Formats: sequence, C-alpha cells, structure tokens
Amino acid sequence: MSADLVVTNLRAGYGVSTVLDGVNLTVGAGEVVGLLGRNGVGKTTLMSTLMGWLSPSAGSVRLGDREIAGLPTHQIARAGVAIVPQGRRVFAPLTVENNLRIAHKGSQRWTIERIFEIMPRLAERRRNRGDQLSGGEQQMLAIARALLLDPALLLLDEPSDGLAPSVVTQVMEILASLRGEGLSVLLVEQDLHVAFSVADRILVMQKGRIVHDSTTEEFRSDGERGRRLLGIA
Ligand SMILES: Nc1ncnc2c1ncn2[C@@H]1O[C@H](COP(=O)(O)OP(=O)(O)OP(=O)(O)O)[C@@H](O)[C@H]1O
Repeated sequence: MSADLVVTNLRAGYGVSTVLDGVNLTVGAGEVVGLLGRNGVGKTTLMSTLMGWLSPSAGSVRLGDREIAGLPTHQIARAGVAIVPQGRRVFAPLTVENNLRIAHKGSQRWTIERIFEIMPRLAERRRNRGDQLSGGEQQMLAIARALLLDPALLLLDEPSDGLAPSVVTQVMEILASLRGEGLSVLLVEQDLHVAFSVADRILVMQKGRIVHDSTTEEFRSDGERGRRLLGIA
C-alpha cells in the first residue's frame, strides 16, 4: 500500500501563536523526503499536525484520495499514517516481542519474522524489556512498531537524535532498506549525512514554511545555498 501526501496551506500553532504558517509540500507514493530546518522552525509541529495530535486551523492534508486534516489520530492512523516520534517511545515494561505483537494488526506484508530479518539485533533482544534496550535498539523497535501497522505514509522525527555514530549507521541502513518498499516516508532529520543518504528529495523549513524543495542531488550540488538556508553558512 502506498499513497501520495499533498499538504496545502497548512496552518497550526499553540494557542495564539502560529507555528505552521501555510505549509505546502508533497511526498510522492514510494518517495522518501527529508525535511531539514533549524531548531524551532516547526518541523515537529508539522509531524504532530499530520498525525492529528494537533488540530490545524486551516489548510488541507490529502493522503491518496482522502482528506485527513483535522481528523482524530485513530482515524488518521487507520487511513495509513504511522509515526516514529521524537524521543522513540516504546513500552518500557514489555519485552521486545510483546512490543511488536501489540503493534501487529495482521499485516501480511510486515510480519514479526520479517522485522527480525531486517533488524537481527531485535531478534537477539526479543526477550528483553523495552527499558533494557540501548538508545539505538529502542529506535529500531520504534521503527519496527510503526512498520507493523503497515502504513502508506511513515513519519520519522529525528531518528538519529542522541545516537552514537555507529548506531546511526545501522538505523540509516534500515531506513535505506525501506526505499524499495513502496512506502512514502517523510523524515525530519538534523544530521545532513543521514538525510542525504536516505532521501530522494530535500525540503527546508523556515519560520513555518517550506522555503526549498529539490532533489537531494541538486541540494548537495549547491552546498552554499543549502548551508545558507540552514543557517550554517
Ligand atoms: N507544546 C508546545 N506548546 C507551545 N509551544 C510549542 C510547543 N511545542 C513547540 N512549541 C513552539 O513551536 C515552535 C516550533 O517548535 P517545533 O518543536 O515544531 O520546532 P522544530 O523545528 O521541530 O525544532 P527542534 O528541531 O528543536 O525540535 C517553537 O517556537 C516552540 O517553542
């Protein structure tokens, strides 16, 4: 199952403060899009709004032929959206295997056996509790749980955050392996190396709007503009 995401003029915020100030973006079916931007520009707020944790004040979010803006989270999830939130939430008192079992709703495509094939580290740790896992293992478990929901669109909020470089490489390899799966992915990432190696296309957000949209190749080849947009020039 895959579907394209089309976000048009999306506005959202907290109380009277507007954070998303008319976001326009698309993620094609099967495409991996990296979303970059400095701290505080609204990336996490966008993810929360797409998942229905925050209600938009205006705008449209279409997934395939469905309008999902403003729906409650459970309906957005049922429409095919899954999120790996910032801070990788897993159920601490449950074993890896039970964390996976409660996420699996019967998908034939994503089974627990298949998860263990692409993430052998989780297979080794299957009887360990969530809170006995390293940060990298918890991140893998959070990704695995989202995949078991068999989403059409996967939202990932800074999957490399706080992980040691060798673990980031492992998580990157897992994300790269999803590219052939026909899954649409929107990846918020501060680590350019991760975003460049995984994403087909790069978006940059500034002050609640998308100010750059190009292929990853184009973004990399005009490094100066990219650095300026990200405030690292
Ligand atoms: N729950 C909240 N209540 C009020 N304001 C918030 C809340 N969460 C975020 N904000 C504010 O919204 C703005 C955007 O924050 P957001 O977390 O979306 O940015 P971000 O681009 O994801 O940054 P980071 O990379 O630091 O996570 C910031 O000014 C932030 O202080």
